Parts: sequence; structure tokens; C-alpha cells
Amino acid sequence: MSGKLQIIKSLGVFSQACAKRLEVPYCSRQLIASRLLSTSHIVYLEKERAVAIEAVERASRVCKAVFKQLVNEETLTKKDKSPVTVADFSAQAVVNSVLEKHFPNDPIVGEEDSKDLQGEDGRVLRERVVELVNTAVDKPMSAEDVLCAIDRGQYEGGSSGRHWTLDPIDGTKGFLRGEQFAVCLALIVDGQVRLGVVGCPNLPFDMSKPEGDKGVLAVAVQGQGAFQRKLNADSELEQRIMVSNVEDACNASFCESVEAGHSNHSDNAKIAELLGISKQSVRMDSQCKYIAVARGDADIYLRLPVDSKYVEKIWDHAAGNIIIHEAGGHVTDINGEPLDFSKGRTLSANKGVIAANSNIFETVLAAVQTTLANKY
Ligand SMILES: Nc1ncnc2c1ncn2[C@@H]1O[C@H](COP(=O)(O)O)[C@@H](OP(=O)(O)O)[C@H]1O
Ligand SMILES: [Mg+2]
Repeated sequence: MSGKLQIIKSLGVFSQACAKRLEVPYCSRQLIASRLLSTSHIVYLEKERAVAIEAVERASRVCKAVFKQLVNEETLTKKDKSPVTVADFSAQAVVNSVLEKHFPNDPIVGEEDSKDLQGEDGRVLRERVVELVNTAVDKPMSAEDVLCAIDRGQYEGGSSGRHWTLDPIDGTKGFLRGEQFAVCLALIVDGQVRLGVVGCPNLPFDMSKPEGDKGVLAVAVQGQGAFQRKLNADSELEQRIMVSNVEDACNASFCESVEAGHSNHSDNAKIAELLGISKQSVRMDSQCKYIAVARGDADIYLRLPVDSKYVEKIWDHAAGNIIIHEAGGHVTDINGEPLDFSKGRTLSANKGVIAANSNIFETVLAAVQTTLANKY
């Protein structure tokens, strides 16, 4: 069989999904195949994309169930951090076991480890986690299976080969406040982020209807654009998302962390003033901020350091980073350097994060550098 024919045959199972994403009606396999052959990168990472979506959807379901309980039940006070802990460990176990099933040789850089679930001290927490995990997986998992799955996240990362990075619940403070949080998964190949999936169970699907449907899944593969679909919905229909086209920074809106301990609110305010921005900042937890910029709900995301010591973690940025790029935006650190995901578990070569649409990015970066001049 010729190479070309082989590619066309292997495309068969993907053509309907690709048609959806390309926003063309589902047409003949041959037509889709010829489109894909002319832009051969489009089939790149198709299986990884589908598996990552499945993993994030399953984990998001687990988190959403705990989140609902937390918001509704009077018995759980928001000062009690255990619900988010249970959901966090469970989500990591669920994602890692889905990845193990399909890509058993891929290492994972995950935020959590199983230390707090070990031994007699960890028994109560462990039992709750095992019960929750078993609501979300196809094959029953023992306590040992669950701990092993969590600890598959201990990879050190680096610049060669491929690995995944996972934040099972990003925005734990938002989760506890009943606000925004996200399940974030990305695939890194030779130090470059190639695929990102972010599940945002509490984010309105359409920001112009804040009381409407909640639950967004955003996904991007390098070179293929960024898309959103309804999280855990029957329909797999995807919409392409794009950053805003605001051209004058003074008309921009910016978003930042709710937590002043994660991003310097007063420096952000000085930059906004310098840019002539009069709109109030949108404060939001987690990588939902990247999604807000990627779909044009906001124009700028500023994450300025609060001190010189904190080093950002790759799982807090990898998925959001590729989604912004694929939506037509730009992401760098405060020095204008791209985020470097090849350094292991942290972004040790970077300081802070700036994301914006491409029209205003250079203006925003200049304002950041003027404001922070030699501070870090
Ligand atoms: N001093 C600090 N500066 C920047 N980020 C910090 C920080 N301390 C903690 N974080 C990170 O900020 C993340 C939340 O970001 P945000 O404020 O945008 O919601 C946390 O993720 P987790 O919630 O997964 O622990 C944590 O990794
Ligand atoms: Mg995080």
C-alpha cells in the first residue's frame, strides 16, 4: 500500500470529528482526507487529543460532584479544606489511570503525590478518595491501584521525549469559595507544549449569559486552532475560539488572580493606569483566566510576581499557554521571554506571565517593563 493510501485509510475513523472541528459539514471521507493531506499536521495527536478530553471530562465530573456538595451542604464549612483535597487526589488518580490505559509509557508531571494518603494517618482520606475514584473509572480500582495511579505523576519533566503535565484542580481557593477552578492537562514533547485541555466546570459557556449553562472544555493542538465545547455534554460539537481584536490597549479589560498572594494586584493596577484602562479588572481563579482571554471575554491576563522567590509550576500554565497561542494570542513572562516548559517541573527560566491578544501585546509588555523596571 502506498504511503498516501495508508494515510487516507488511517484517517477513516477521524474524519467525522475532524469535519466538526473544521466547521465543514460532514462530507465524504475522501474530501476530508484530501484536506488533511494538504495540511497533514491536522491529524497530528488525534488520539492524544481524544484521550486527554476523556480524562479531563471524567476528572471534571468527580470535581463537580464534590463542588456541588460543598456549595450546597451546610455541614461542610468552606474553612474545611478536606473536600478539595479529596477531589484533588481523586482527579489526579482518574486522569493518570486514563492516560496509563492508552499511553502506558508516557510519564506524567502531576501536582499531587500520595504521601498524605499512606498508612493509618491517611486511612480516612484514602477511603474517601478510593470511593470517589471508583465512581469515575470503568474498571474497579483498589486502594493500592489508586495510590499507584496518583504517584505516576512524580516524573521530573525536562527537555527530551514526551510527557504529560496535570493540575487536577487548579484554583483550589476558588473551588473552596464556590467560584472558578479547572482541571488542566497538557502534553509536552521535547520541551514544547503540543496539546492542552482545560475543563472549567463552573465557567459560563457564554459569558454574555452568566446565568446560562456552565461547564466549558477548551482544547488546542499545536497548529490546529483552539476550540471550546460544553463540558460533559451529549454533543461533542466544538466551536472555534479566538482572542479579541481590541486594537487600543485603553479599551482593553484585564483579568488577574483573585488571590493577591498569587499575583501582584497593586502592580497590575499601575500597569492598567499606564495603559489608560478604565475598566475594572476581572478577578478569577485558575487557568479559567487563560480561557477568558482565549475566547475574547477579556483582553489581557497579568500575573505579576509577588516576590522574587516564587517559581511558577508547569502544570499551572502549560495547557492555558497553548490554548492562548492557538486562539491567536501571545504569552510571555515579564521579560518578554516565551514560557520555557523544558526545565523540569517548574518554569525556572521565567518570571511572571503576561497574555494578551497580538494587537496590544507589545504595548502591554512595554507597560509591564516600565512599571517593574529592575524589580525582579
Ligand atoms: N506566590 C505565588 N505566586 C504565584 N502563584 C502561586 C503562588 N502560590 C501558589 N501559587 C499557585 O497559584 C495557583 C492558583 O492560581 P490562581 O491564583 O490563578 O488561581 C495555585 O494552584 P493550585 O490552586 O492548583 O494550588 C498555585 O500553584
Ligand atoms: Mg494550580
